[in-house]
Amino acid sequence: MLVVVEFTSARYKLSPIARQARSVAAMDERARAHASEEDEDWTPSAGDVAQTAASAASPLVSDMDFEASLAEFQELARSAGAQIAAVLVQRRAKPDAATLVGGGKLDEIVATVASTGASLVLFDHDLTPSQARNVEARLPVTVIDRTQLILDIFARHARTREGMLQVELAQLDYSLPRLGGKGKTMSQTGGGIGTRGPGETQLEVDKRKINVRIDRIKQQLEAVRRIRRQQRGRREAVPVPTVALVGYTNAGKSTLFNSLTGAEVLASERMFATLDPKLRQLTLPSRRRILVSDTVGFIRNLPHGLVTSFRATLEEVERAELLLHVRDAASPTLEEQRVQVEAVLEELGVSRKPVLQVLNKIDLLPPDEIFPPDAIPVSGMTGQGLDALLKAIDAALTRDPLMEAEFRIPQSEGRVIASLERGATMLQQRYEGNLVYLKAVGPTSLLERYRRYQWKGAESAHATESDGSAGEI
Ligand SMILES: Nc1nc2c(ncn2[C@@H]2O[C@H](COP(=O)(O)OP(=O)(O)OP(=O)(O)O)[C@@H](O)[C@H]2O)c(=O)[nH]1
Ligand SMILES: [Mg+2]
Repeated sequence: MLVVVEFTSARYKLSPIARQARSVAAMDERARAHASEEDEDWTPSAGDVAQTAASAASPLVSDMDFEASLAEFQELARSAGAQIAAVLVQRRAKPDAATLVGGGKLDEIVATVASTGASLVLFDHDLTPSQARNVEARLPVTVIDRTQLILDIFARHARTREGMLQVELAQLDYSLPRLGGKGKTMSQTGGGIGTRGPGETQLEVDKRKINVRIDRIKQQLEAVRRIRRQQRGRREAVPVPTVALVGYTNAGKSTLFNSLTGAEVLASERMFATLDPKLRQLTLPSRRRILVSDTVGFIRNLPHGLVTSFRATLEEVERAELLLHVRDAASPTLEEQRVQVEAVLEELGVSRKPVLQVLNKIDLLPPDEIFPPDAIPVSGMTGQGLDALLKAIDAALTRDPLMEAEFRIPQSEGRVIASLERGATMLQQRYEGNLVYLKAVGPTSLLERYRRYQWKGAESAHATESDGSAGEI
């Protein structure tokens, strides 16, 4: 499938690193001349704007409904600020080894770029380094594949230092084997066997520079992570369970996070709005406190390197006691998205964690819609269903499950009473002489701490109430 995307330069700029990688990777003599004429770093200029995208119908895409897949890719392109000038589609049993799309289709791309004045060609598929070189050789404009587009979106959305370093690392990793296509051509013009052409020399210099940069980034990342581990160590001294929101990009995780925690995290119709983990404290109906974390969204064919480089960001997911899989109930690709998210969770090694299925955006559905019994329907936008969601979180936290207990505590033990009032929900509370009678629901760890004041377990609560023996100890 192929999309020709037109960009207005005012809104679309490749991130600096993508530009740098490109200017190193893809410049032959012609391109260098072209670039220096107009704009040093190949940023599309006003009249000279566009981009294209393509993908052969390979097994990678065939498992998603074709229309939905195409629509999603266009959404991604728009998230990067692109305007789509044309969409070209190719279906093939097998990708062409040299150019991904067939020769006829490539001619068509060349003609479309010429007729639309597009300045970029975007492929909804990854190009091997040699495919990228071959396709670029035929086109006067920049060619970007699916991974590069996603990396570019990531680059513009990263906010923390760690996020930025991670994206840059992923971009450099991806661009390294893609360097030097044109350099190879140049070295051939440079002469016979054993001679080193000017292009190749430049290429070696470029590769060395990038390798040096990669090492620097890795060191910096390590330093950032060390600090974060220390902070976490401090946090874990007081064990508060973490609940992580996971899900497909645009499912509404940040919106839900905001309405659950009263935070102001950026929620946006742009894909991959959230890249850096956000943590907020939340008190559940049981008074139990938890940390909720909002995370980066997943997407079909998330570039493999990205998953690994975002491992650290996704550490919150790994550490979480419970996952909330937030799903866009109004999406036509609801089921496909679930499969993709579960695949990423598998890759992160967290597929065994307890998960609550949260069907979000129910405000967009008819009111009589029927949901599967294990799903929790909510709307992060309107707040519908949030109470039920909080209760479900309470019930699902198994490390320190909720229990019910009755207490008789001397009034002089004000500290114990206060601690129970803070950490548990009071069902009943009354004075009995110099004792305080409490019936409470709360985390086992808290209620068991005051076991010596417990009177009878929750199981017998009904029996004791009906046989009127509440006054006995
Ligand atoms: N109608 C409706 N729209 C919602 C709801 N929740 C989120 N949205 C919209 O869906 C879009 C995506 O919301 P986000 O909260 O940014 O989604 P996200 O899952 O955090 O996305 P990424 O961070 O990009 O992975 C925004 O335009 C929201 O306004 C909802 O309950 N109902
Ligand atoms: Mg988000």
